[in-house]
Amino acid sequence: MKETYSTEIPVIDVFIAGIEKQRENLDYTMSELAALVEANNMHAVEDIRQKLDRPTAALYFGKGKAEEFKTESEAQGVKILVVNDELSPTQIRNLEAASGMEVMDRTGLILAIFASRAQSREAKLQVQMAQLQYQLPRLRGMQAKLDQQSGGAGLANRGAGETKIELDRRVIENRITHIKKDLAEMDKEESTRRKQRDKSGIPTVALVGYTNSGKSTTMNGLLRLIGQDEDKQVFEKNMLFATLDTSVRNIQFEDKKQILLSDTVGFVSKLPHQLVKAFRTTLAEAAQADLLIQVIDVADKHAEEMIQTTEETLKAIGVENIPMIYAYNKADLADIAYPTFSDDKFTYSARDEASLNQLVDIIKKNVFKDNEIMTVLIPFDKGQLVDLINEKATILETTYEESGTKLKIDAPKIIANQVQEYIV
Ligand SMILES: Nc1nc2c(ncn2[C@@H]2O[C@H](COP(=O)(O)OP(=O)(O)OP(=O)(O)O)[C@@H](O)[C@H]2O)c(=O)[nH]1
Ligand SMILES: [Mg+2]
Repeated sequence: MKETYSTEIPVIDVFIAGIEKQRENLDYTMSELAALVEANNMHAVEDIRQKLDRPTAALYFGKGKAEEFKTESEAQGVKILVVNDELSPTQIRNLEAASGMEVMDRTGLILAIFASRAQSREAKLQVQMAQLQYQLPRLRGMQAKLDQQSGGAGLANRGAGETKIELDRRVIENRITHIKKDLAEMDKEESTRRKQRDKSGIPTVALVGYTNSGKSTTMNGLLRLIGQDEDKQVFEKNMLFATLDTSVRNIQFEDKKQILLSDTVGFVSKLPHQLVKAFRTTLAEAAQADLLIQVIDVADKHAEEMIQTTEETLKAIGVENIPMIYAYNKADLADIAYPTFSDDKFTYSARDEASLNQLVDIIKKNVFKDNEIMTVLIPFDKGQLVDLINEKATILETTYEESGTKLKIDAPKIIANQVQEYIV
């Protein structure tokens, strides 16, 4: 599925700002922030940074910096400040007062992008849940802002405001409970489907990696290669978080071997914990895989940091100890030779057929490496074994003999073990 619509929403100018903390690569996270801002139909006209050991409790930035925001905002007529971190409700409130700007933090921004991208019912509910959980501790701040806007009802109305906050809190909590129930329902259906897939014994391969690295394009390329219908294609587009749902597709190669290939949501650094939690089941798809293909945009100058971000995120969602291939994509944009493969590093372009053919080989060598080719003679009264072989192995030849069915098979180890005594 290629992009089917274009959005013509006016672009809003903003400032982006961050502090130089220890152990954080600020150049990388600020360039991410600039891209996130673009993804939300905004444009960063200025990138303002401050050296600080740690954020201040009151303002996040130092006092002088907040004044600088105010001066710059007035001079340039820019009204929104996007900060490279999740801020506390107090910090947001104080920073807004000190800078005279509307403050959006990194979490709020990522949530807004996810909300605008969500298409399926599940993704919509997951994003809503994350947004409500983000709002819950921030109700007081929002109320204060409303009071201000309505002409400073101020202290006199404090009591009414408090009651309103309590009411809102209850509404939000109720909504969260409802969404949780709906999502749990969907979870059950999904895990039933997953169990069925497990039972089928077909190996699963998951495409994982940084957002916009080319996971969906790789999936579509492989589907095209095996001649799958156009309607099996997934959505690919040059934008952050194009994919918010997990799609699983059955891929049957020419030799009849099959895999299940999944494409899922991409990562970015400091992915909000509310989102990680809400998208737990979507992300968990990778945890069940027999092989991970980490797709990397090799043409991006931050490729190394993106790999690190991906590994940290995988760890955070409990995906560990699964064999992984590092798939350096978009080599066509990076002026390096492709396709090439050595150790666990594959350099390729998802738009290149030779690359995709080689990727198929790599996948097959990995997931079917324990397979054995054998010829067995199954007695007629062991029909259930033939069924098992049919289901979980590839039959290369069939002949019927007097004493039973003779099969040449390409079988995974567990099946090979079960038919050991019938080898001829
Ligand atoms: N030139 C070039 N462009 C590519 C290649 N692979 C993907 N792209 C482009 O990169 C953009 C992002 O591709 P997607 O496949 O949507 O990326 P994704 O990893 O699925 O991204 P999310 O779903 O947002 O996480 C699209 O515009 C693709 O056409 C490639 O090998 N070469
Ligand atoms: Mg995608």
